[in-house]
Amino acid sequence: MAKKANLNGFLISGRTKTSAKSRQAVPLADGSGAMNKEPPCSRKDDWQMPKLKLSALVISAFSPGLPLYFFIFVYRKFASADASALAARLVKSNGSGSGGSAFIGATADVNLDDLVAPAHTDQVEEKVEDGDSEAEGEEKKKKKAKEEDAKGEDWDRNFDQEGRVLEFLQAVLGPVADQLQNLIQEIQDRKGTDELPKDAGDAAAATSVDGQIKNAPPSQSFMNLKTIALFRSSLDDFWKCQSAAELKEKAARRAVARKPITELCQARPTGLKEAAPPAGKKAKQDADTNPLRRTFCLTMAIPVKVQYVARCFCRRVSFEVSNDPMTAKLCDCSACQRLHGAPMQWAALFQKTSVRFAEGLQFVRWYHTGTDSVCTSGVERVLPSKLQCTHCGTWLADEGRNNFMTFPTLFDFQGQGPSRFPVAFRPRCRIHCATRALAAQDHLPAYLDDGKTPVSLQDYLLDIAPPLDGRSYKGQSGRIGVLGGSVDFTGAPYYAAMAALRVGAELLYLCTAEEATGPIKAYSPELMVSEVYRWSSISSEDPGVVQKEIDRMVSKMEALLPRFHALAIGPGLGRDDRVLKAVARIIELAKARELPLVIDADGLWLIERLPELVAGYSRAVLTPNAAEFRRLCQAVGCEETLLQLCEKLAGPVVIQKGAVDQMARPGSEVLSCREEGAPRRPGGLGDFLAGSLAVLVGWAAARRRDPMIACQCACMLVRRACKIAFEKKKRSMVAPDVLDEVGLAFEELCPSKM
Ligand SMILES: NC(=O)C1=CN([C@@H]2O[C@H](COP(=O)(O)OP(=O)(O)OC[C@H]3O[C@@H](n4cnc5c(N)ncnc54)[C@H](OP(=O)(O)O)[C@@H]3O)[C@@H](O)[C@H]2O)[C@@H](O)CC1
Ligand SMILES: Nc1ncnc2c1ncn2[C@@H]1O[C@H](COP(=O)(O)OP(=O)(O)OP(=O)(O)O)[C@@H](O)[C@H]1O
Repeated sequence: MAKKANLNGFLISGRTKTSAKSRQAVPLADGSGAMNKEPPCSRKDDWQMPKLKLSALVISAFSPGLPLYFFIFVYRKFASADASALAARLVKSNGSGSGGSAFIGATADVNLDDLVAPAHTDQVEEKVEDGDSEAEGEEKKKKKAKEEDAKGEDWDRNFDQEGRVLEFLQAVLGPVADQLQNLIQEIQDRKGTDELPKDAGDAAAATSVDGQIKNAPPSQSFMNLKTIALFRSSLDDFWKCQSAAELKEKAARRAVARKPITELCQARPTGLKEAAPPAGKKAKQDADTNPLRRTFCLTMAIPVKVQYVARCFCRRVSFEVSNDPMTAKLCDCSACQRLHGAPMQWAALFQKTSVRFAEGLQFVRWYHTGTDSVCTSGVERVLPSKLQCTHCGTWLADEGRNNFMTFPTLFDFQGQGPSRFPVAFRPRCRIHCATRALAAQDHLPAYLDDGKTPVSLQDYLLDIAPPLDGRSYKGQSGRIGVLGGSVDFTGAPYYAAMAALRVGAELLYLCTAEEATGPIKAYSPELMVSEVYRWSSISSEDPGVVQKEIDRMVSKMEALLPRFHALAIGPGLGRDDRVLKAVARIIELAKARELPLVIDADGLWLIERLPELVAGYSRAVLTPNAAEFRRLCQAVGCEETLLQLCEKLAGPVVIQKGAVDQMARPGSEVLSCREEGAPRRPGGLGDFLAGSLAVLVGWAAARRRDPMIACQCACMLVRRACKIAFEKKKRSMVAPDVLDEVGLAFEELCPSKM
């Protein structure tokens, strides 16, 4: 079979051989010609994108949605990466807004090879009938290939004569050429530093509303659906043109009428499908002039598989969604209480790309609380708006610029009771709790505002801890690295690692000296213990051997880093200069990956010598005890106060451990943990803190939450475990007794049952 990719109605088929002419560049409107570079590598050596085929491809990509265009574009930039990596990278660099999901949607079913190297030769091969001799077959192949080439050249020529493609590209790309370039630049800048979303936590963060808004790069405003809608309408215009002259005229008119892109975007709602036009002649006329018709014919051409259907009470209005909500919340704000006549609002959040109105759009009205304005025309509505059925009064949704927040109770789920709601629709937290109408009887994390200020540490923990809903796979809830242990110390890394596992890590990579692996493995089969260097080699008299072992250690850790959600460095590491030299390089590599780091014990010994290693790095947490704190302050040359040390380090959170644990970062106030703890001080409690912290800051990073509060939680957790252990063991309490209580302490703070 010939490989063809039917992208939403526009059939693309290409060839592997092209004329020199057709290998020329397709200029961007700004003349940069950025698309013209040869792909750095490709499946076939002679792969070339014919100029006009490329244009067609670009236009086709525009037709279903801009992100596909980027797919092609980015593919050509990073052709060595695989499609899913590109998708993930683009989603990330794109702030994962609607453009991101559209991109994923658009790329999910598209085979790269179909797009860039459809093989007419394959087609020819299939036509060779059984019984043909080899020579005859060859002859047929050549003939067919010649015909195909001729057809393709005609096709190219036709397009050339019309000049429509390039005209169109210039007309359409002109207004946004700068944004395109910026985005490409952004993607390039991030190359090598961005990673795939690592787990459910990451994915959740990528799709959380807070995450989106907070982390969206400026270019996201360009990548949103409204922009795509704008392109689509341009495209419709283009296809209607009968001649190049007409197209030119249209392009000129468009240029005159051109408004800033943001203004245009605001005027154009998207993601909604037009209502079926009413029957009858008059109705047809109405439909043609009806702004609703114009507004809502902006269907995204990404194939939508209807997953759930929601309806208003009278069933006049219905809409479909194509995937699970990104999150669901209970809102206790007084506006929701009043509008809904209920103690709270239960809302599920979707991206607009996954919502389609199926029926009754003519019954929808929009209410904008800010301006107290109502309208029944989608064109005039102000976003964000609340949607209501004009007939029965059911509140349907809150429509934002990118998101569509609707109510799980509008969906037709089968069954009875709470279990009829799919897990993804169940509320994950309560927001605006200060105005709660009813006392909470659930275990949902509560926020004072829209999700930034937890009511308590318990609420924060409940929020960042991955839900135990059975939907994740091994390792998604935490893959933690511990770099420590040495010939002298095998207990400390074991404690840090076990604490991490008890708190919630699922896979634990303990990276240590070969000589320490045996004992540590014997302590526990739960740990994945890897040797990353040999003490016998790194302590050699021969500088060549030492350097080689340092390099080996760095490269072994470099290979492991992508697996980690967080890395704790230091427990039992020892203070050998050669080992620390390697660790310094490992810290640099971890920073380049933006990996959350917890630096404790001998890791701090290294930082005391090279404070610049963590200076400015806000994803590091340093956990000095009294002695280490003193040394750190001396190292950076500041008075022994927490805030001064933080200012000097200009990035990391510092936890000053002691009778009261205190934590701060540059510019913050000092938070403290006064939980009682235990009067016994056996060695190893700091290691527990380091391991627990690694998990919590990893979770916090995944949910884009404040790591300072994660630090507060970790201190509280360890001290509470100490207290419980001491109550049981009194003076005989030793570190493993505390380890046994970490689970109970965590459960008190963050119940596993939702
Ligand atoms: N089971 C194992 O394998 C364990 C191994 N461990 C590992 O041992 C390695 C070395 O770590 P470390 O803490 O002993 O070294 P360091 O901080 O230089 O202490 C040296 C001197 O500083 C003082 N001092 C210490 N703490 C203080 C405080 N809070 N408040 C005030 N002063 C304090 C005290 O001196 P003193 O005042 O008693 O004269 C102390 O003698 C490291 O790799 C670690 O991970 C531990 O994790 C334990 C479990
Ligand atoms: N006086 C105290 N009262 C209660 N808890 C304390 C006290 N001092 C320290 N802790 C707690 O003990 C834990 C370890 O702190 P510590 O100062 O012993 O660290 P460390 O010296 O690095 O430990 P390690 O023995 O693992 O090296 C922290 O969680 C801290 O909150």
